[in-house]
This record gives sequence, C-alpha cells and structure tokens, in this order.
Amino acid sequence: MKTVAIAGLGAIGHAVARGIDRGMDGIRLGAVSARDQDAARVRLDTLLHRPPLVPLPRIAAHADIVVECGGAGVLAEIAAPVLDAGKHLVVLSCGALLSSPELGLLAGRHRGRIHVPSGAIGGLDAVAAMAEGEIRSARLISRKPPIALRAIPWLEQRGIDLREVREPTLVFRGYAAQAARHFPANLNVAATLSLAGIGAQRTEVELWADPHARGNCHAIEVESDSGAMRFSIEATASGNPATSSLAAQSVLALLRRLGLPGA
Ligand SMILES: NC(=O)C1=CN([C@@H]2O[C@H](COP(=O)(O)OP(=O)(O)OC[C@H]3O[C@@H](n4cnc5c(N)ncnc54)[C@H](OP(=O)(O)O)[C@@H]3O)[C@@H](O)[C@H]2O)C=CC1
Ligand SMILES: O=C([O-])CC(=O)C(=O)O
Repeated sequence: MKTVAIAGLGAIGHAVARGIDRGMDGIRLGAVSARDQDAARVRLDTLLHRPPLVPLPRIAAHADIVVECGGAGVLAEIAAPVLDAGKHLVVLSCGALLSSPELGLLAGRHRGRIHVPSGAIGGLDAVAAMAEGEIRSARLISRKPPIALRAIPWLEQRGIDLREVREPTLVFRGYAAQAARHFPANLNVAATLSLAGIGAQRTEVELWADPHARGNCHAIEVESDSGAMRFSIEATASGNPATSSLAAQSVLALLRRLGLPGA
C-alpha cells in the first residue's frame, strides 16, 4: 500500500482526496496540508476516512507520494524535502518546473521521482513518441471564458480588462516559457506540452479569452518527421473556473498506475 499526501486542498486537491477516499487499489490517503485550516476541515468532513491536516513543511514525512496542487509557492516549499527523501512528487503547477531545473538533478541524486500528469490536456504519449524523431513545430492554442482569466497581474499591468470582451480576443502569443511565467494559474498545460515535446523555448502558445468558449478549450498541433498530430478538448471547468475537472482526474489515473504492485 502506498501512502499519498496532498499539498493544497483547493479544486484539484479536494477532488483528488475524494477520489482516493472512494477507494483505490494500492493507494491510501495519509495526510493533507492546507492554508485555510477551517475551510480544509469543512472539505475533509466530506470524506469517509478523514486524513490528518499537517503543516506543509512536514508533508514529506507523511507519504510515499506527495501531490502538489497548491501553486508555485507550495511547490517551492515541498519539492526539496520530498525529493531529498527519495519520494515521488506529482506536480500540477508544472509551469514552475521550467525555472527550477535543479529539481530534476535533486530527484536523480536521491532516487526521487517527479511526475507531471497529463492535467487538462492529452495526446502527450504521441508527442513524446514524435520527440524520439524530429518535431518541426509544436503549438498550443488555449481558449478560456473571461471568468477564468481574472486577477492576472500580467494582464492588469497591461490594462487588459476582459470583463467587457464580447468576441474571442487574443490575450497572449509567445512561447511556453513566457506563458508559464505570465499565466501560472492558467497555462501549466503549455509546460506539460513542452516537457513532452521540444521544450519551453520552442513550443508556441496562444491564449484567447473567448466568451463563447464551452469550458476550457485546448488544441495541440504538432508537425514532425513521423507525421502531424492534432488534439483538442473542450474541458468542463471545476469549482475553480480556471481549472478543468480533468486535471484532478489525470492525477487519479496516475495514482492508480503508481498503486500497482511493483510500480
Ligand atoms: N497541470 C495542469 O494541467 C493544471 C494545473 N493546474 C494548477 O494546479 C494548481 C492547483 O489548482 P486548483 O486546485 O484549481 O487551485 P485552487 O486555487 O483551487 O487551490 C489551490 C489551493 O492551494 C492552497 N494553498 C496555497 N498556498 C498554500 C500553502 N502555503 N499551504 C497550503 N495550501 C496552500 C490554497 O489555499 P487557500 O484557498 O487558503 O488560498 C488553495 O486551497 C494551480 O497551480 C493550477 O494552476 C490547474 C489546472 C490544470
Ligand atoms: O485547467 C486547465 O484548463 C488548464 C490550466 O488551468 C493550466 O494549465 O494551468
């Protein structure tokens, strides 16, 4: 049996906790960490088996696998202790990994593992296979309803107010490295694609605020010497409009694999 701890009990963390609590072979929930302790207790009351609430800096001691779903700040606080201890770290805020190459080295040194789940997108197995040959271009086009793009400092600094948007509006075009920096709560998927494919300096990204978007829509286009790939998804939003419910489910699917004997 492997023990999982969840760092951050928001939309993804709570959904992952509920999924494990429903029962998963080889996996049990050992602990959670949260900032707002009262809100966390209310959320934990929805579970059949209530895990202890532990301080974030101590979370590594409570698990074989730690799932980060609290943002870049939480990742920065837990990554080194988890990897130093040779444990598994599942990273949702994977945009922050792009500026932390030392974490990969740390994992290698201590036999820890970093897992980046497919999150709100898919098709990454094909992208990774294409990367074994030559990928000529990789592109992500994301469309989100304006409500998913609120309180983003990079937009506010540019005086971009999306409340009045009536038609699809391009708010960002650039590469995954910048996308992850400017939209840390909305474009982790750009980092996920770039890690599977040709890296954050070459993966092109567009972000559209689209009042007609049905959920969070992501399209991937890859051209390679082994063929062309198109993937698209209209993902249902979770309790957090910026976050697709598929992201938590991708963690559950990953944990199911990690719970298999010998994994
Ligand atoms: N890889 C992917 O495909 C995707 C990645 N994401 C990323 O996953 C992360 C989680 O997303 P989501 O669940 O929607 O976000 P939420 O904002 O719903 O939840 C984040 C939670 O983390 C908590 N938190 C923040 N700081 C701390 C801290 N220091 N200690 C303990 N808890 C803390 C917050 O607490 P409080 O409520 O008190 O602030 C909040 O409950 C985000 O970084 C998001 O961008 C999201 C979607 C897809
Ligand atoms: O959930 C989504 O649709 C994508 C997202 O927020 C992210 O990649 O950070």
